[in-house]
Amino acid sequence: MPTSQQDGGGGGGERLFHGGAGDGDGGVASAAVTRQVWVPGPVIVGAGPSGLATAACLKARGVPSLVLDKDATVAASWRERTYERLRLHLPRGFCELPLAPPFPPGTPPYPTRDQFVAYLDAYARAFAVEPRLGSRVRAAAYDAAIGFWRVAAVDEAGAGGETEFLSRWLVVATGENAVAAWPAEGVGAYRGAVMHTSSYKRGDEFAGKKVLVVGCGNSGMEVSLDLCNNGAATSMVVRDKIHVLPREILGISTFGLSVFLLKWFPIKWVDALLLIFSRLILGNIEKYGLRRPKIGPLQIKCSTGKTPVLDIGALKKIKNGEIKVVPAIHCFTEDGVEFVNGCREDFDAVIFATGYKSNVPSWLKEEEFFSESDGFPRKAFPHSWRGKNGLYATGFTKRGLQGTSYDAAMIAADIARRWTKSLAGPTAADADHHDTYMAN
Ligand SMILES: Cc1cc2nc3c(=O)[nH]c(=O)nc-3n(C[C@H](O)[C@H](O)[C@H](O)COP(=O)(O)OP(=O)(O)OC[C@H]3O[C@@H](n4cnc5c(N)ncnc54)[C@H](O)[C@@H]3O)c2cc1C
Ligand SMILES: NC(=O)C1=CN([C@@H]2O[C@H](COP(=O)(O)OP(=O)(O)OC[C@H]3O[C@@H](n4cnc5c(N)ncnc54)[C@H](OP(=O)(O)O)[C@@H]3O)[C@@H](O)[C@H]2O)C=CC1
Ligand SMILES: O=C(O)C(=O)Cc1c[nH]c2ccccc12
Repeated sequence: MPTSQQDGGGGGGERLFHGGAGDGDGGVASAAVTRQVWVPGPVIVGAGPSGLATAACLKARGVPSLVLDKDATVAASWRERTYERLRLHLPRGFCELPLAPPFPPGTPPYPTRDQFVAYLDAYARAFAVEPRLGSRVRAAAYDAAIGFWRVAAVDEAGAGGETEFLSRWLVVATGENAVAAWPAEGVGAYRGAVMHTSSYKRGDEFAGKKVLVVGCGNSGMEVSLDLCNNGAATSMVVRDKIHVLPREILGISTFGLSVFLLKWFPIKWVDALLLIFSRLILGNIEKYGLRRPKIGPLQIKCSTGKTPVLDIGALKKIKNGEIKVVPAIHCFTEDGVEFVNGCREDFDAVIFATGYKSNVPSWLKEEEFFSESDGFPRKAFPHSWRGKNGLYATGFTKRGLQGTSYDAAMIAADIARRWTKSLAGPTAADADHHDTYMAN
């Protein structure tokens, strides 16, 4: 598949490094390897907002890159794994990617999924980022003997052959939401329909059905609302304490207001203010089974990454009883569930809104920078973007698209410095300096 990187003399030129499978210490090649390709610039794994933003920032600094994605389009998480009526829940200004013009005139304050996808398509076009699509990275490891990352990608679009890319830099951009998280217990003998919110598209197929939504983060709340608007009898499992905030306070986005206030006041004060406003706007939500944590919403977001619910209408349905709040599930029965309070209820379908996981441990053979337990960088924002030996991570800050923009800018600046040096030709002194620099 021709790419602009090849055309432009950048990453991914189909230049055979040498024949046969890699055999270095850090080798990731399998018997199925058909060829090896040397990539002059970084290899970026993932063509979502994080991968695209990093490729664009690199390009702006004159560094070519090769973006790989397992799916057939850019921004596949948004295109394929979100529901139709989804809108960004942060105002558009907080969801723009670096170096790009704002959303086109006429875009609403909270763009729809399709508008965001169109924005990402236009962004990729504007920076001529043409990822190699249908390329699933199966394994990647640093080969210390040659100082290169070996990245083995399965060609899912073609006959299933494998290419091993060799690059000095590896940027992990596979995201915080790479795979659906399901409860380990499973659904036992339950015979009804089961899905995860990442496969949920629209509510009309559930009209007239009894549906149980498991989980009450932003996905659980929004899918419950959508189901309800489509005539499904909806129950939502709330097993723990949660913060629900109005999406807007006095016509200003709650997120924007928080960002502004945090410039002036400590986070505890801002949280206290948000909770006062939430109480005035939403009332006492504890009455409806939504108990608030003792710690404030922004403090929780900062320390754990758990996003407060930004309410777009589910709370009204909870208050009027159209969405029923139910406790944690004790076990599944053939036709429904038994809750921890001993009550049993039948459901036609169960939708798990139980969140997502990183998939990094399944393919990256590295455990110093990335934790093998959760697949996130061990260091938190603002230090989560750079590891050792030319390894980088973008989009793992738990700070949404703003975190992505920060990472992209930092990574591009760092690689551009090394790129300029590498054009001058590596020397032993450079290698020493490289190690020292990385250790800082
Ligand atoms: C429903 C939803 C709504 C959100 N709304 C907002 C919002 O309003 N504002 C905000 O700031 N943030 C929001 N976020 C958070 C975050 O901004 C998005 O999840 C965003 O898509 C993250 O971008 P990303 O590029 O890091 O990850 P993704 O968009 O998930 O992109 C990762 C890419 O990596 C590819 N990939 C994964 N594994 C491999 C592999 N092994 N080989 C090759 N390719 C691979 C995937 O196919 C995918 O294309 C939302 C998240 C979700 C789930
Ligand atoms: N419009 C938008 O922009 C939207 C944005 N998003 C974003 O996408 C990201 C992912 O959100 P989401 O998919 O909601 O995932 P989250 O991880 O935020 O929420 C998962 C929820 O599932 C609950 N849960 C997990 N396991 C179980 C279980 N076994 N039984 C009962 N409950 C369970 C969790 O409860 P507990 O706390 O007890 O573990 C939590 O409430 C977030 O950043 C979110 O803000 C999502 C939807 C829409
Ligand atoms: O959509 C998300 O989950 C985000 O991560 C966006 C986001 C970053 N910081 C926040 C604080 C409160 C609510 C949402 C976010």
